[in-house]
Amino acid sequence: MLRVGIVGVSGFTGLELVKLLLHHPLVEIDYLSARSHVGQPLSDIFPSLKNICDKIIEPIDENRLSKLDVVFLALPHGISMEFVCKLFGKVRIIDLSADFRLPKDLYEKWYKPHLCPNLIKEAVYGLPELNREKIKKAKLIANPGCYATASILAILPFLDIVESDVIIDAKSGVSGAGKSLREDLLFSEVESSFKAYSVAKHRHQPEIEYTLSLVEPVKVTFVPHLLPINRGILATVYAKLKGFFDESYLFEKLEKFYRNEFFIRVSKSLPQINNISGTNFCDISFALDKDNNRLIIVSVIDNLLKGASSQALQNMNIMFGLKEEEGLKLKPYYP
Ligand SMILES: NC(=O)C1=CN([C@@H]2O[C@H](COP(=O)(O)OP(=O)(O)OC[C@H]3O[C@@H](n4cnc5c(N)ncnc54)[C@H](OP(=O)(O)O)[C@@H]3O)[C@@H](O)[C@H]2O)C=CC1
Ligand SMILES: CC(=O)N[C@@H](CCC(=O)OP(=O)(O)O)C(=O)O
Repeated sequence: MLRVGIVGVSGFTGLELVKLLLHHPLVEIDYLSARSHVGQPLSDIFPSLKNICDKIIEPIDENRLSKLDVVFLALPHGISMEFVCKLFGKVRIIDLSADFRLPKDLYEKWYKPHLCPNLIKEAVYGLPELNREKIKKAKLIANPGCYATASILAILPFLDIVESDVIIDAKSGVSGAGKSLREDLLFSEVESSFKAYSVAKHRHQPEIEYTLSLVEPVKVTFVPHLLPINRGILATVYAKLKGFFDESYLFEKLEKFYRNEFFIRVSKSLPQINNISGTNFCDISFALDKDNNRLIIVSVIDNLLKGASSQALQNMNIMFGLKEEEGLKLKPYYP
């Protein structure tokens, strides 16, 4: 049994991790910690877990963490790295924050000064469909951002045949913003509304551009939107084709690229969020705008799962040589 710990268990992704790990047959949840609610059972914060997980929340203790097999850090960016700096090499770490996803210069341009830039090169960007071999040996996983996961998976199969100027129009449910209180995320602000935010200045633009450019140089314009739903992301990617290709060639290319990927479902009909809510699936399809020779790819994921916690678990399975789908054969919430 793998002895697992979670730091930041009081947050949204922390809760999702607990729910997933409770059903993983090869895992023992050894340690749940948070800054708040210390000494209380987890079910005090999340009453849905009463009689399911009443484990006591402990203070965050590096000694305790270093004795585990693997630690999930479900903390805000800028905070996670404080723990990684101290724990690296003592325990395998899966960091859900952005702290190790970018090289130092780019990180410091978009976030803040890095506390242990020497460890950035040790981190593997935890997108299994791109980096599976590196993940197997990693001591530190930088779990990808939610928008970045949906966007990268959509465009990756076509990178070699599109112009290096890609537009991504993405929409997320409100849980993408985490649990902390914000006026703009009040029900009365979000319900019955829809808006773009952080236009052309969102932190996932450099993450997407940097990750894709390691495969093929590309410039990305990224516009996120806030959907009045709880969870789910839909990303629409617009890319001009370099030559003329018909739909059947493009579909075959997409299908071939993901043929061996259980969690990527390719289809001819455009994907929608209700089909993937509650799962680790990413559904992808496309349309060809023949008049403009533009490829329009659409992908959907659950931001809290394939966009965060279940992808983190997928990474854990790969790191420890377990079956990649172990604990992740989740049924969608909706019919
Ligand atoms: N929500 C999403 O869809 C996604 C989130 N992520 C990333 O995952 C990470 C966690 O996100 P999420 O669960 O949504 O966030 P939440 O805001 O829901 O939870 C954050 C957690 O971090 C803890 N925390 C906050 N500040 C500190 C601190 N200074 N020291 C110690 N603990 C602290 C909180 O504890 P307490 O309650 O005790 O203050 C809480 O447990 C973030 O980096 C986020 O960007 C990545 C992909 C998708
Ligand atoms: C709706 C919403 O607010 N979403 C978040 C996405 C956060 C996330 O996935 O990611 P990081 O781990 O990169 O912070 C946002 O736009 O900041």
